[in-house]
Amino acid sequence: SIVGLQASGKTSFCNVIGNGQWSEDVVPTVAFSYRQIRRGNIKFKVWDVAGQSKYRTLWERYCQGVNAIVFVVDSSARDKFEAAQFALQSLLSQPPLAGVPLLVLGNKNDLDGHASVEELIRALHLDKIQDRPVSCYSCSVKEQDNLDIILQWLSERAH
Ligand SMILES: Nc1nc2c(ncn2[C@@H]2O[C@H](COP(=O)(O)OP(=O)(O)OP(=O)(O)O)[C@@H](O)[C@H]2O)c(=O)[nH]1
Ligand SMILES: [Mg+2]
Repeated sequence: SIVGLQASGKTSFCNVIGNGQWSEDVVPTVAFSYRQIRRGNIKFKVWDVAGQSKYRTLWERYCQGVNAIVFVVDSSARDKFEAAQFALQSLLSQPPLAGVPLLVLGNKNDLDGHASVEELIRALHLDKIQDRPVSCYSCSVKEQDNLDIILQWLSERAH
């Protein structure tokens, strides 16, 4: 399941890993969209959930029973880190999601002044998470930077 604040790049990520297609004009997701993405011999079943606050209650529902929660952050938008941290914290505090592995993507690293992985770990309090495996990568969906290692991480959790 892929969650994160609005406009962090969740749908773009699904588009690019799904069919390699980058587009500047993606419309904000309404509620969620379900996709099956095939990469080599691995089939990912992906819930791309909307980030706008009116849809936040859906995050918990679509994160239940998944192999991994992917939380996407716009690493160039420092003014939104606090809101992202709060939203992530509330999501992870839901008992049904205990133990589900978390992958945090600091997206948009093609933009000037984006936050490093170290800064994201601090801003999102990732070092305080003890009850599940956590990884954090910097990436650019636009430039397809670091997507291979992310897909590798995801395929290791697929079964
Ligand atoms: N520069 C840059 N822009 C990006 C990148 N990824 C996504 N964007 C842009 O960010 C905007 C939002 O992208 P979406 O994929 O719609 O974001 P979302 O997280 O799905 O948004 P919601 O569906 O509303 O939750 C779009 O204008 C994208 O073109 C990136 O890696 N770099
Ligand atoms: Mg979207």
